[in-house]
Amino acid sequence: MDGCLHCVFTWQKACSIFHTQGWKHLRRSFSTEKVIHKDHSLPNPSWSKDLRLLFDQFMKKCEDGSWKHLPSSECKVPQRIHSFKTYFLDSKPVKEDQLSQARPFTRSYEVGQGFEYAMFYNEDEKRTVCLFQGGPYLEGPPGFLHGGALATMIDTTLGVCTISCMGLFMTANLNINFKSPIPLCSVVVISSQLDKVEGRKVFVSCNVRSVDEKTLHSDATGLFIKLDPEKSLT
Ligand SMILES: CCCCCCCCCC(=O)SCCNC(=O)CCNC(=O)[C@H](O)C(C)(C)COP(=O)(O)OP(=O)(O)OC[C@H]1O[C@@H](n2cnc3c(N)ncnc32)[C@H](O)[C@@H]1OP(=O)(O)O
Repeated sequence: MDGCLHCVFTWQKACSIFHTQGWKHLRRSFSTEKVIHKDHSLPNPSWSKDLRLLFDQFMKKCEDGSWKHLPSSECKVPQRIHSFKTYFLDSKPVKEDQLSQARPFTRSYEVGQGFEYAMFYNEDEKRTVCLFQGGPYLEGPPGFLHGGALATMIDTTLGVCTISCMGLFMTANLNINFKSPIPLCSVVVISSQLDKVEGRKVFVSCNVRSVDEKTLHSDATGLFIKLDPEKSLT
């Protein structure tokens, strides 16, 4: 399990470093002994009572080891740098001044204004649950969450759901049914599962429900493809 999670966080961290500081810095960063990151997936003052309650319930489920809370960053030293080298080496350079402002999309807003969420993973059941509160900067229709913001969280949750398959993945297909709008600043539960693995293809699905589970806001399927070391991404 630790190895799987390790891979996911390594991927996330490597993407962030690569996009903000380039390949040379990525190589340097991963050769250093220890990196400390803030964990954005822990309760903060912007979290509603619903989000805190659900978070506490899932933390309780973690006590017997069946579920694991996924921190927003990883502090361990990655061992799999050779994989990223394979994928990133041929990437086209992007201007430094543009990259200096880059950051992971879902963690790019001020606390409480954008994506507030925590994720939990059940390895035996190959399930990932995301507790998500969409803040005021994510408005679509007046008073409701933007569909693209929900798509982002669905993509992220389904992406995390692929972690039981070792390797580096990218979303190839995302199919979302929007069934009921989500009131802005409310909390929803995104429940995802790994359905099938066929070679490099991982099929995942999820539903998005209100906290009381009475409202089905959305359901979705996703296809993630394991990256081929023989192919450049650019
Ligand atoms: C905490 C960390 C987790 C964070 C989660 C983050 C979630 C966010 C993830 C993203 O947003 S990723 C960014 C959005 N995605 C992309 O930009 C991907 C762009 N697409 C690509 O780079 C390539 O198309 C891709 C790497 C996905 C696949 O290219 P490949 O050349 O490696 O695959 P190939 O074309 O050989 O196809 C492999 C298989 O997949 C199938 N396939 C590929 N794309 C497909 C597609 N779109 N729909 C259906 N099938 C598809 C293809 O038919 C084939 O099936 P078979 O093996 O059965 O022949």
